[in-house]
Amino acid sequence: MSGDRPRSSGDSSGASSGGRSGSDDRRDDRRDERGRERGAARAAGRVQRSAQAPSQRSRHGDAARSAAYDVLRAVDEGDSYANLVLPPLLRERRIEGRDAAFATELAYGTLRLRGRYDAIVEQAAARELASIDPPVLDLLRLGAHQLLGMRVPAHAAVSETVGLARARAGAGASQFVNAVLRRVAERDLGTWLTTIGDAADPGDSDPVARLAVTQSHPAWVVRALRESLVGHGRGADEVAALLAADNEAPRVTLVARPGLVEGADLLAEAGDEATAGAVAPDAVVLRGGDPGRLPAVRSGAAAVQDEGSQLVTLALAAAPLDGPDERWLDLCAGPGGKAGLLAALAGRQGARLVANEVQPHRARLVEQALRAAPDGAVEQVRTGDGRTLGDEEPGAYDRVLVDAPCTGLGALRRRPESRWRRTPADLATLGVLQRELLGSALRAVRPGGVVAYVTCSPHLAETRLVVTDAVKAAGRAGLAVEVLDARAVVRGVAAGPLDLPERPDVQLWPHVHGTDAMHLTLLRRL
Ligand SMILES: C[S@@+](CC[C@H](N)C(=O)[O-])C[C@H]1O[C@@H](n2cnc3c(N)ncnc32)[C@H](O)[C@@H]1O
Repeated sequence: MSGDRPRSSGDSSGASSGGRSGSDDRRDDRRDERGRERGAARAAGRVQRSAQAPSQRSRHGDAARSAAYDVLRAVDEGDSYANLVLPPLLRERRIEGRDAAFATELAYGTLRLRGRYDAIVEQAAARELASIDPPVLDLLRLGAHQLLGMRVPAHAAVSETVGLARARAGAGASQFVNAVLRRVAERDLGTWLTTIGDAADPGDSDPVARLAVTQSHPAWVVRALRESLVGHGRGADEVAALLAADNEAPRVTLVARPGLVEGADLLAEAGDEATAGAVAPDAVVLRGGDPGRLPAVRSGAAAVQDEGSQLVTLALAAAPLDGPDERWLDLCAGPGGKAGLLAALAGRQGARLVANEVQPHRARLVEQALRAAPDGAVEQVRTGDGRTLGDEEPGAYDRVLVDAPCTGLGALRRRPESRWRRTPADLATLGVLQRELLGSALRAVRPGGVVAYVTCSPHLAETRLVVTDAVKAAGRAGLAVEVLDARAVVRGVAAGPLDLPERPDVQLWPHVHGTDAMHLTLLRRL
């Protein structure tokens, strides 16, 4: 295939067919104001026609693809978060139902699998990615995902993407997109995975390099996840299954906040296709649709929350405690998912919650999340730095949650672009903050009280190492701390049996438990 590069039929250099000078195409006077080729160019046969005539294309499909393309561009150019850009864009353009689902899978799936598709595009185009204009590269990624990651018929995937390319990037670019996507369509996914795996690991001796490209994760993340599996008592050979689970679109999961709505009532409200959660006792798993349509979600009696997040929150409320159990603290509460569940549990257990958050706008989201909390269950939503709270209110709480800011490496399936943004340098910055927050929590809890240290990352530098260091530092400051058996507590609150290695802390995994990779260590101040 190399040496036989797809080129625009009207451009012998190939550069304007998707190379960095391709933007010149947009000023081409053979095109109309929408960037489409005018009749003369078509008549002269300089245009490779797409498989479907424009009149046959689904306008809805076009709108969904257009929206997905705009999300990819916003992520690339504006450093935006796809899950913040897409929903308002769908609302603005009135893209609903199946078209909205198609746009969502296309945008998020393409972003998750970007590394895989880039390797395929590089092979199919027989040129370096750096030589392809970023907007054109995004079009190729979108086309590749339709061909290899969605059940879109090849002719529709190619012709619709070529149509989008023509409208958004010009005729030259659309011809290049057409040629490359036709190459992509020549092989099935399995064949492509072998091809790109062999290219990344020609000696068949570097499984990390192979997995990184075939399972679309940066190599440092593959290495870190493999180490985390081993460090948390599982096998290194599970890493492929974990990476594959990161590439799946997660189901939307709701929590029925205890005392506010019964799980069975929420399940009935959610309709025929919803099921009860397998891991958390009050979880309801939706098959699709907008959770905001449900009255319980609108009122705040229920909320969208991963089952792993539910489980670690339930575990903090259920951890054994001697003495008073009246004041609970959520040290890092924004945007308020766990605070919402904690407040409901506090109401049931006769305690009251203080929810702290450093960022004022996120503290307002916490207030919103607590709008349905039982009377008397919320003492205060406070805006402040959690690192100093332990000195401001020493020994003032019976239970404390530290849901620490982290890399989010355990929630990669939910944040489609984040794996490409995170760097190992983030670990150093976050590690300092995580140690300080946990240290503060250990000062804020009374002797005999319990602290839950939680992250949505399984990285050892954010989990075990932070806990070990914070416990040592507390000891040096004269605070004795013991590690509790979180496994027993989690098993006690879970909806069913849980596969957990014999360790005192709990690490959940998408490929094992179907949850985000949440970490929980329970600590008791002595
Ligand atoms: C992982 S999120 C918490 C998620 C939350 N528990 C939930 O379930 O919705 C971490 C939060 O910690 C906040 N944060 C960061 N630094 C903080 C600090 N020094 N003190 C308190 N909160 C902080 C962040 O703004 C972010 O809202």
